[in-house]
Parts: sequence; C-alpha cells; structure tokens
Amino acid sequence: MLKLENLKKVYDGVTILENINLNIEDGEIISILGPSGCGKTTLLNLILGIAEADGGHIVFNGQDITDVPMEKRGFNIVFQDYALFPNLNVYENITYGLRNNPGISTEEEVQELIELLGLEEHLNKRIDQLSGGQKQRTALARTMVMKPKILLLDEPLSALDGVIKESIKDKIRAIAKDYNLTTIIVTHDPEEALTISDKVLILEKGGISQYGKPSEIITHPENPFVKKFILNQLEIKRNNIYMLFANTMLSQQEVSA
Ligand SMILES: Nc1ncnc2c1ncn2[C@@H]1O[C@H](COP(=O)(O)OP(=O)(O)OP(=O)(O)O)[C@@H](O)[C@H]1O
Repeated sequence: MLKLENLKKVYDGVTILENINLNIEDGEIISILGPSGCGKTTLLNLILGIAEADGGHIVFNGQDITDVPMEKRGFNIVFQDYALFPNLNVYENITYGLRNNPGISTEEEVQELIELLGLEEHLNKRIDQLSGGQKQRTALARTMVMKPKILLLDEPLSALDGVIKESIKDKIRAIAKDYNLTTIIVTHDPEEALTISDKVLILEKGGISQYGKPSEIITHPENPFVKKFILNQLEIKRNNIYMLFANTMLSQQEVSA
C-alpha cells in the first residue's frame, strides 16, 4: 500500500500542495485530476522522487520512503512525450533498460508484454515510423520490462485521438490488473479519469477536493468545485452528443419527408 501523510510542497515560498492524505491499495488505478496548475504533476513528482517533500511522509508497504532517492524507490514513469530514443528501433527501446540490468525480465516476459501491447509487427520500426498510440504502447512496454513497483503515467491519453485512446485505456487497465500493479495517472480530463480509474483524486489549488470511486464522485460530489469542474464538463459533453443525435434525426426526417 502507498500512503501519503500530510504531504506538503512549497516552491519559491508558495505552497503548491498541502494536507495531502491518501491511501492507495496495491493494484489500484488512481487518477489525479484537476485543472491546470493545481499541483497534479508536482504530486506525481513527489511520489516518483524527482521532487522533495517539504513536509509529511510517503510510506510504501510500511517503509517511510520520503527521503529515499528516486532510483531506489523502484517506481517508474511514462512521460507525456514518451521520451523514446529516436536512434533505436522499437525492440531496442523496449529492452534498453535491461542492458544494464539483464536479470529483471526474461526474454519470455518481454515477449509476453510485446504481445499484450500488440507490438509484434512494429519491433523493427524506427520511432519516427510509429503512430502516437504505437509510441505510447512502446513507452509502456519499455517501462514495464523494468517491473516497476508502481507505474506512474503523465497524461497518457492526451496526445491520442478517440479510438486509439480507448484501446490504450484498455491496455493500461489490462497491465494494471494482470500484473496487480498500482498505477497512478495524471489527467486534466474528467471523462478519462472516471472511465479508466478505480478511484479518482480531485485536486483544487493544491488540496484534495474529493477522493473516491468514479460512481461516488458522480452520485455524491462533495462540494461545488467537484460539481462545477467535473460534472458540468460531463454534462456539456453529454448534451453536445444528444444535440448532435437530435439534429441528425431531424435532418434525416426532412430528407425522407
Ligand atoms: N520546479 C518548479 N519551480 C517553481 N514552481 C513550480 C515548479 N514546478 C511547478 N511549479 C508551480 O507549481 C504549480 C503546480 O504545477 P503543476 O505542474 O504541479 O500543475 P499541474 O496541475 O500539473 O498543471 P498542468 O495541468 O498545467 O500540467 C504551478 O503554479 C507551477 O508554476
């Protein structure tokens, strides 16, 4: 279990995060959701160990890791821009981390991941020959072969369009559930957060606005911010789709009249 206890972060005298208290169970998919500048990436960086906390504790499986350096935490991140190596092909990218740590995954385990992520036919391609979804799956495979204890994903779907987005969502869920891997996702999109996660952490101005299952957030928004930020956006999307359908039906009726 990952526990965040009273976590605090200050940049240049400004408090960015405060009173962050949270329990994340093993194998759960958690989304950190909130508007631009609310502290999502900062929280991800604190968990990963890129940034140091200015107060509070991070406890992983009973051990206080607040002062444990990033490389010793054993967590791993897929960055928003994937950060793949352009001079290596897909297979070389996936297995790059194993060059210096060959025992972490066997060739069989690497092949399993390649299959799970549907990358078999792309292994010899250069990175610039891949679509956005293929790059994202390569980045996921490269991170997963290192068997992270926690998988962190920074806006994993934001660069992808509709159908691809849904397929990557399925892959992320399959990985988290097949490997019982705690997965923490940063997103600013309520629909994404509510459809991919077991629980959603909604941040507002550096504090927790609500933390709960998607169904709880939809049925019991705890405050006006959640109602306004989350539910309004979803309602607008729903209404747009209804309008589109209604207009389409109307024009079809006009044609057949
Ligand atoms: N290294 C840093 N030094 C100073 N201020 C920082 C640093 N990193 C982040 N901040 C500030 O902390 C606040 C939160 O930033 P953060 O990147 O965590 O927000 P976010 O919710 O991820 O935003 P976005 O959705 O736009 O990426 C912002 O006001 C930002 O300017």
